[in-house]
Amino acid sequence: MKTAGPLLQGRNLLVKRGGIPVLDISDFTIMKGEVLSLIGPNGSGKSTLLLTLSSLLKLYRGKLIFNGSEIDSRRSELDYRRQIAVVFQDPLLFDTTVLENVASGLKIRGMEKKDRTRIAEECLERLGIAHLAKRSACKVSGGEAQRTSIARAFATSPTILFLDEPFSALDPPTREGIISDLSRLLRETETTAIMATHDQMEALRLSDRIAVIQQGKIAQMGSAEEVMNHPVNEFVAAFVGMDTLLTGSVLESQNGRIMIAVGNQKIEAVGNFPVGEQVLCCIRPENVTLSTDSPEEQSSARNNFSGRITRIAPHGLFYRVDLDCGFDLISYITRTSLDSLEFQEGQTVKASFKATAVHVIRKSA
Ligand SMILES: Nc1ncnc2c1ncn2[C@@H]1O[C@H](COP(=O)(O)OP(=O)(O)OP(=O)(O)O)[C@@H](O)[C@H]1O
Repeated sequence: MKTAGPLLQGRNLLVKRGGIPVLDISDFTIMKGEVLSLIGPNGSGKSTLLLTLSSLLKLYRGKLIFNGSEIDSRRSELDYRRQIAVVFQDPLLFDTTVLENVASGLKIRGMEKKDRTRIAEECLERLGIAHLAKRSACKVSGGEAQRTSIARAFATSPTILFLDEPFSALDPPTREGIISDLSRLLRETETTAIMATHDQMEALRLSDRIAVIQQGKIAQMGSAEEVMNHPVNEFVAAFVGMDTLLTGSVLESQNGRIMIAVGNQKIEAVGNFPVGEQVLCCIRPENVTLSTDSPEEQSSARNNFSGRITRIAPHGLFYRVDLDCGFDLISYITRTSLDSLEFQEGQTVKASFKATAVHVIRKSA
């Protein structure tokens, strides 16, 4: 991530849609060269924030500061819009050739035909669609149309690229190819980008930082590692896949190690919380290991429990195994592991996880 200073800042932003406040953000900053993803549930305000930052939605209150200057007049807004590009889920292509679509932004900016054709051809090449240059944009596939849309955005060398759910309508292999090319292009051109997405994997692949949006506010903004492994509250923890969330009370606290009472069980974790503090233990399912063997003999993890399997269900490429260990614990295992361990619902197994795998949040947070 480049840290060449703030590029776009939002202060005290309030946006209403249909007369109702849907966005309320006191402070937002993206640095030059940074790639930021906005994630959050449906209706949380990701698109609204993206449209607001790209000045396509009016502010009810607050201000946007671009490169140190406030966008506070029609002139500064137009100047800002000339420096940004927006890619939507629906590519919205003109009924002309792919090449002319990619060159269209440069034409609007008054660039001569020879120059804009050269730049558009370069962009088509970089997006792997040079062979489509003369094809009608109405006769390309969804993936090719989105590549055209991204090439059109890059052709104008935007200072900030905004992407609103750019891959949602694409099948997984097509999406994978475009994400890979976009990621490379963003790094090569050092373009600052903000992307709204439903897909946390997309966010992890492309971003320097991730902002989690909750009911029109930024619940947390940080590196992928911070957000995924150190969520600030229960909402973020649940949203980023900390499937096990356990309320407990700190029993012992010494030298950065804590023992937490959860029901009749004790969980060891890392942290500095006073004895008696009510906390939430968050555990990612992929950090819970299951076995049929005695964990005392086999596992170096500090937390070892016997648990009865209450449910086994497919979960993407994995199987989700729900356990009753005196508290509810969730683990993901592969099909191969499930087959070789021959787990069945109702069976008692051993579950292990490290003290460092338990993220602890103050309950009131
Ligand atoms: N054109 C509109 N008129 C009125 N309200 C709107 C409009 N568009 C969105 N909203 C409301 O604004 C809030 C935020 O919506 P927004 O589309 O920004 O959320 P989102 O996180 O992008 O959702 P999704 O993931 O479903 O696209 C929601 O309450 C939504 O109902």
